[in-house]
Amino acid sequence: MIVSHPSGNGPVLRAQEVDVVRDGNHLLRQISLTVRRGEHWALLGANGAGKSTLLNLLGAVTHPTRGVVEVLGRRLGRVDMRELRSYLGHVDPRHAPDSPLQVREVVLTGLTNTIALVPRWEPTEEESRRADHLIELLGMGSRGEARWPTLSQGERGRALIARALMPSPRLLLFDEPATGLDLAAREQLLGSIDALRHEHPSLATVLVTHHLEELPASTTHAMLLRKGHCLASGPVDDVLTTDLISACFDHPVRITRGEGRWSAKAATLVTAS
Ligand SMILES: Nc1ncnc2c1ncn2[C@@H]1O[C@H](COP(=O)(O)OP(=O)(O)OP(=O)(O)O)[C@@H](O)[C@H]1O
Repeated sequence: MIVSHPSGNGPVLRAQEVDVVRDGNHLLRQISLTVRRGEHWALLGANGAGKSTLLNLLGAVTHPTRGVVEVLGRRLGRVDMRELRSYLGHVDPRHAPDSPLQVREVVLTGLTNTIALVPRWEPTEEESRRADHLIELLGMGSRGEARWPTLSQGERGRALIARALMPSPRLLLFDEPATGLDLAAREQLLGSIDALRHEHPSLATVLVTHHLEELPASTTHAMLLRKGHCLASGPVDDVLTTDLISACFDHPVRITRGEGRWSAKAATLVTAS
């Protein structure tokens, strides 16, 4: 399949002074963000802070009310959103095929951007080899023939990442990929995300989560959202600090980073005796 990918130069994503207003409510106010090749952003914030609203803009799902959003160099409002979406990978653990496909088949539907196999469509040999490679990369090598209903939630999440990678996107968006996973499944998933970032050094990613423990060690940048505003944005070690995270979640926490990963614990309150 030959596709004309949007321009490879310039930022992968650019949002400039973006507002989103729905039913008179400001869901996002004056948000600006630039994501470049090889950068891995975390979008963090409490429930209702506006993370999914922002991810939907970056994924060319919705338009801003005001401001400019450019995805892969193309400005929303001036391009076919459906076509633009076919150039990026959007991993949402709530997505599911509508029939009991095998893992390999689910991964191949990433090429047709459909929830089922397209009748009479056949992958080329190269596409089949790529699907097998991605299944292996995501640690699912022994599960290629397994059917969707028999997969654990963690396996489904990793199959969906392999699916999103099929068209070789330059941008991958993750919407709370570790939600509902047990400890082992979460660690496998985060390890897989680190591995794919290592194998594709020019890939850019944006990952939404509420939990610092769910951030891969390969995260390079972060944006903190609070009530639709950007509280902080930049290199990860400047943003994931005790003071900023406490302000973001309206709760005193202490942030530590060990072996590349982050954790947050309630800060001990010092009371006057
Ligand atoms: N179409 C809409 N009309 C009005 N309000 C909306 C609409 N969509 C979302 N909201 C509200 O906008 C706010 C931001 O929602 P959003 O889903 O972006 O937050 P979030 O940070 O992703 O939250 P969560 O972590 O709970 O998923 C919420 O208060 C939500 O109820």
